[in-house]
Amino acid sequence: MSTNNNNNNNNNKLVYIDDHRVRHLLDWDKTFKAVEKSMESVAAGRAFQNARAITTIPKTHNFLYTMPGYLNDSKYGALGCKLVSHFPENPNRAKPLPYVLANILLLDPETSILKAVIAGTDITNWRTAAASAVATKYLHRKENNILAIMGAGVQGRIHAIAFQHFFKFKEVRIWNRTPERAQKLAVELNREHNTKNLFVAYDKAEDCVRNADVIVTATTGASTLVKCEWIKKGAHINAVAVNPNNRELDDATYKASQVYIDNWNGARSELNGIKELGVEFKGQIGDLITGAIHPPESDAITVFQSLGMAVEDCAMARLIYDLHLSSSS
Ligand SMILES: NC(=O)C1=CN([C@@H]2O[C@H](COP(=O)(O)OP(=O)(O)OC[C@H]3O[C@@H](n4cnc5c(N)ncnc54)[C@H](O)[C@@H]3O)[C@@H](O)[C@H]2O)C=CC1
Ligand SMILES: O=C(O)C1=NCCCC1
Repeated sequence: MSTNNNNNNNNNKLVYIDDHRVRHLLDWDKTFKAVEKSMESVAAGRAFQNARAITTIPKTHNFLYTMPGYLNDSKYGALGCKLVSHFPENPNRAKPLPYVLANILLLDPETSILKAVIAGTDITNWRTAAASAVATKYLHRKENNILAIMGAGVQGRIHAIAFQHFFKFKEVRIWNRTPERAQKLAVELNREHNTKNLFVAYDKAEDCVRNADVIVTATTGASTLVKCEWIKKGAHINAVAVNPNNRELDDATYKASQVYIDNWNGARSELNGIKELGVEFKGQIGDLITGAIHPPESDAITVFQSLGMAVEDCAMARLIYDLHLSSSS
């Protein structure tokens, strides 16, 4: 990139950074900072993105999201576009593929020349969990004893890992519609973390949610998973699923909570179902970071309704591109 980039890469050389290389370069603390900066930039007027375009493929009803954005920042600044698909049948194929697959195009912000094509699936997973962690940092400034994760898929797994890295919960509960899958994930995570009972599978959604300090909902279904009467006073919920028919939280939860978003353009386009309940969004997470809005009262139930932002992907693409060049030259 010509903007504040000290590497000596040939300016016109197109780089491809594959999944394997991206995975090698990803780092939780760097991801957190890139996502926090992009959220702050949205609130400060240094990030530019429209609501994403959603192309529906007839018959299958699969989606392709097109997510262009521009972030004006000395360290994370980038012009880019993510192409990300939503193919619900992918995990059920004979040779399973992820439900969400992504690639990111990174352009030179001064000339628009294509600089890199970057495998974006892991970036999407990591930055989504990091966005929930940033929201939790600003909305839940209290004890983090119990984390409840609803959904043992890709997002459930990566949230469990990220939240343990950042917050060190005493118990991480996992619920899944098929209990065996929650059980399997808990066993794997305990093995990976060298722990015995830190990650615990729960068969009943209610038992998983009751008394939890922080809750993450990350399924692909359209059924209500969390009821308001189960939620502890002062708890924080990261609602990660993006699905127009999504009802992971019941209506009473939205009505009883202070609900925050990542960006207004996306919310106006994709969150009308929540607005129709009469819920007014309190603001963007970036507004809490800049201090434009005040944090909620400590006994309020808070919801971060995550959509995912193009400028998070731009910041991450710039980070990975710079790390790639600096460690391969
Ligand atoms: N906010 C954001 O930035 C992003 C959001 N997402 C969203 O995260 C969600 C999860 O995605 P992945 O983990 O990649 O999918 P996945 O396919 O890996 O996992 C989905 C999970 O949902 C469960 N599930 C399916 N139908 C269900 C139902 N009716 N009731 C309860 N559970 C059900 C499955 O058992 C599975 O554990 C999706 O809605 C996706 O759109 C994904 C990427 C970014
Ligand atoms: O922000 C993203 O990336 C995604 N959001 C919704 C679902 C697919 C990926």
